[in-house]
Amino acid sequence: MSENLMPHIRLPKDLDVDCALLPGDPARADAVATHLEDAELLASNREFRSWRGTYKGKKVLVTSTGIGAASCAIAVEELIQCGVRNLIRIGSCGALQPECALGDLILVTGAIRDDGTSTAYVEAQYPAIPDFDLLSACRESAAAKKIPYHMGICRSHSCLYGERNPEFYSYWTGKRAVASDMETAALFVLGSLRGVRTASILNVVAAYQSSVAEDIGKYASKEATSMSGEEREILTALEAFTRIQA
Ligand SMILES: O=P(O)(O)O[C@H]1O[C@H](CO)[C@@H](O)[C@H]1O
Ligand SMILES: O=c1cc[nH]c(=O)[nH]1
Repeated sequence: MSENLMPHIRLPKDLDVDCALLPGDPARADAVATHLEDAELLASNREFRSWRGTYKGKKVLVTSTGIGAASCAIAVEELIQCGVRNLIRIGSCGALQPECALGDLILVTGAIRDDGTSTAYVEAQYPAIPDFDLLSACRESAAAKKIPYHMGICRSHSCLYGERNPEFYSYWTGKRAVASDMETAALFVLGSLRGVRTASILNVVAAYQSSVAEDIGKYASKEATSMSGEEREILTALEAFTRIQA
């Protein structure tokens, strides 16, 4: 039996779902499941927790990817082997511009590859970009729901507690990046390399020039504004899947 399951996500190759939401946090996968009909917990191994269910008649999967690009890439590679072809990250991020308020969504148009994983796949010149149609579907969904969103560049890094982070943040603010996360760049690069559609929606949980660790702590304590951003990104991504051609 176990030979038929992926080694990390513990899902079978004949999964029969082509759309997946990718939160970092396993608890966020559980939150997605509350929006699905016939939600079925398929697997929970390490940081990878997966539910399958139906949203407005569309079969969807949610798999948490953990923290960082390395574990995200493992999940994405294995999901692709299971037949998934449309992947939307529903993540959290820090704001790099003052107009990006807590609970607003960032629809990522491209990512700065400051992670280690994506460069292990391909040279840094290779762009980290989402699929145009999937990103457009996310934008239409957010607009239809009147959800506050910003479109722009995200910087994906691999070191949340680095001493030089304030310096890096202000550098990328000066280059007009709007958000900071850890997984989007690797997701986008893998999408292009493997020929699958990817997009990334980020919920602002750390305010511009705030103490990032303190604000992430408030989100972990279920602070209301961050939780409403989480709900917004879940609904935006689910609605986007109902708008795309399979
Ligand atoms: O909330 P998730 O989706 O995990 O995303 C962000 O939160 C984690 C850091 O707190 C990193 O994974 C970062 O990218
Ligand atoms: O600034 C932030 C906030 C959340 N997650 C990140 O990766 N960076």
